[in-house]
Amino acid sequence: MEGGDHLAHERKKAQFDVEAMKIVWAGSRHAFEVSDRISKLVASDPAFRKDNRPMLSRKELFKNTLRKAAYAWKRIIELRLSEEEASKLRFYVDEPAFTDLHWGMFLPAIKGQGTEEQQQKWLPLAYKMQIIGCYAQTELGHGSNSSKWWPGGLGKISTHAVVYARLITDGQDHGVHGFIVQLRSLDDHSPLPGITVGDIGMKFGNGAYNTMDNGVLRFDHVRIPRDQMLMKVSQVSREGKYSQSNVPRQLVYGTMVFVRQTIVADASCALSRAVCIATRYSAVRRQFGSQNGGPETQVIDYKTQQSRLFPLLASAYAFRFVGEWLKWLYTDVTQRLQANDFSTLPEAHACTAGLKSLTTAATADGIEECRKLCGGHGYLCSSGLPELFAVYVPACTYEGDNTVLLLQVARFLVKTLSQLGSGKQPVGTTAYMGQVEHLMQCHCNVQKAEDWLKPAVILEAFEARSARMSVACAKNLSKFTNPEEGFAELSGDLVEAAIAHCQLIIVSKFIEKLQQDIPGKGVKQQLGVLCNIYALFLLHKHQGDFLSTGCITPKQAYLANEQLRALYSQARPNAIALVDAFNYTDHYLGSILGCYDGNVYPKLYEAAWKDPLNDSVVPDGYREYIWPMLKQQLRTARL
Ligand SMILES: CCCCCCCCCCCCCCCCCCCCCCCCCC(=O)SCCNC(=O)CCNC(=O)[C@H](O)C(C)(C)COP(=O)(O)OP(=O)(O)OC[C@H]1O[C@@H](n2cnc3c(N)ncnc32)[C@H](O)[C@@H]1OP(=O)(O)O
Ligand SMILES: Cc1cc2nc3c(=O)[nH]c(=O)nc-3n(C[C@H](O)[C@H](O)[C@H](O)COP(=O)(O)OP(=O)(O)OC[C@H]3O[C@@H](n4cnc5c(N)ncnc54)[C@H](O)[C@@H]3O)c2cc1C
Repeated sequence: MEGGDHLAHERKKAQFDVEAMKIVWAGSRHAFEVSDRISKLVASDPAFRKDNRPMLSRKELFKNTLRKAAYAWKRIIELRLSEEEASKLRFYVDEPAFTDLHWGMFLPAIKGQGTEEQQQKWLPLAYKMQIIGCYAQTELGHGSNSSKWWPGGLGKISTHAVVYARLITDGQDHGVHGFIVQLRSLDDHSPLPGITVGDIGMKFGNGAYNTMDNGVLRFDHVRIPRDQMLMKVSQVSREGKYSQSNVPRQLVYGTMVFVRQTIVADASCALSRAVCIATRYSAVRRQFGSQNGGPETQVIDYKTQQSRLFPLLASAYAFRFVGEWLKWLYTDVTQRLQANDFSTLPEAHACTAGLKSLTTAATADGIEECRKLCGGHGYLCSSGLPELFAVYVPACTYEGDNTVLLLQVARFLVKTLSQLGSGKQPVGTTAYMGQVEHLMQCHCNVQKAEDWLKPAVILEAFEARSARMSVACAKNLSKFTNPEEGFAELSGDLVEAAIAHCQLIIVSKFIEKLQQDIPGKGVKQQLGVLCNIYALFLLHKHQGDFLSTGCITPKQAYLANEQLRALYSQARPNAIALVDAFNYTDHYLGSILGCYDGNVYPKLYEAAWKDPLNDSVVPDGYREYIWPMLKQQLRTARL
């Protein structure tokens, strides 16, 4: 069966308008059109080829990335792309590069922490890429006095960095501040005097994140002009006097709030990509289960396959919508900060940190699950999944280790609870804590499986679980005379409470999305199915929490699982259309298993022959090593 659309019969089963769903996924018709146009532009340009990445040596790979970055920049200028279009171009080129840190962290750090004057001086240079910057925060060892280690773009390319270091004036330590430091000559790219800089070495996986020059940096008596300290939050005068503006010190960490928000949006992209591959392949693949000599069963029809795949499909949509909301929250907090209203910064920090942690962890695990869902072929580089996994997993570590971030959320929750006593009403994502008395004693009234489809029932169960877990932590903490000792001792429980709170946010934002007007035949209904799958899957997975806190009974847990199975059956006919709605090109997916037409086997066969090992029938090394061995054995056998 060659050519044609091998998934056409699956596409016909869809019970909703796929084109309308594409717009919901993209966020708006405009966003869809931009994304669609740019994805095709990238896919049709051979300069953006990426299928050879796993085969290249580090040096070839890196040079190739530099070529692509320069070419991409040239196209951006030639085509006069807007910032939105350029971001989409970067997204579809699908290759981590120094440009990410330049645009994603160096520029935002100057915008967020630089004075007007500093912004006027540095931003135009950075926008035109006349300087290239990175973000140097992490150290090789602990403290802020050894060597910088890890910053992307630092190793080989950046001319400048925003370096985070302790500010000491008159012997007094004022804590960590950001400084713009020139690292390399703008003429011959050599490091400036006193600066040692280089790449930290090969990272996990072939291709993958090795396109990035993560670097090491040491300073030896390097002087920088005073006005290169980022001075929005605090200043040093010509006379060396330190002063602080009337803004919270935490603004120094503002770049992280911005980037974590983008990482949540990226999680939905990486997960949806893996899910698209696994779903299409699961519909193509037939294995066992033939009845009366008919065709074997498509593996997507096995309930076990569905119970592993569909929660990931639902998670991809859930992360998409929570990412959209987080972008709104970030825009809101930025506007408030500009008007000197800092009241929502702690919540924005807790939400970005917690959701970054949850979505990246689930996405990393989800990509690996998708590899397993594709059986043996998932392990081939041509499935696209090994490289996707290798490039994605550091998201659990960078921009803050996921556990460390959950501890930040836990601190925020404990603080919110402790302020209830003083009459301060929690708002935003912690508003439910205002009903803590009700949530501590409410009973779930689910009596039959379908009762679990009611949004109010789901929300109350998640709110009660989260509130009860946080309150239990707060009670246990109060038994310690030293709060920090208590926090350290109970950190495992605190992390679980933070997870419960963040899961509630994701579920509630999905439910809120469904309350909006969503056009398109059957679109809202399908999203409703996915929302319920997401919530009930979490409830099933964490039923220990729900049962031990007394939020639901064992019978209700059983009914939730029964409802979940029914939802999988509802999702099944729509599965292919739901991944088509991501509108990914075959170039972006980079996967034979996930190709749009489902013509997997001939393509796998063809790709195998393109492997360099198959360039010759007899491989290099055979004559040198194997042939003499065989000869030796023959001689021995004859003896
Ligand atoms: C080839 C193609 C080319 C195409 C070309 C196209 C060209 C054109 C294309 C154009 C397109 C552009 C594309 C762009 C792509 C972008 C992609 C981006 C990629 C990014 C990749 C990411 C890379 C990764 C980068 C990194 O990895 S960068 C390093 C990040 N490092 C961390 O993340 C450390 C974690 N640790 C903490 O975050 C700790 O928090 C710590 C802050 C240390 C403090 O720690 P400590 O001093 O101990 O203080 P605490 O006690 O913790 O906090 C004390 C008090 O402050 C509070 N508070 C702590 N935080 C914060 C905070 N944020 N905000 C607010 N408050 C905070 C806390 O609530 C507490 O409040 P209170 O309770 O007092 O009220
Ligand atoms: C691919 C990649 C790109 C990166 N890019 C950049 C960049 O551009 N710029 C930059 O500055 N940095 C960058 N980083 C560094 C990154 O931000 C750090 O690795 C990350 O913040 C984690 O810090 P760490 O490595 O010091 O881990 P550690 O803090 O040493 O964590 C090690 C372990 O200790 C645990 N742990 C640590 N502290 C606590 C605590 N308080 N309580 C409980 N457990 C704890 C963690 O959970 C973890 O299990 C990058 C890292 C990677 C992998």
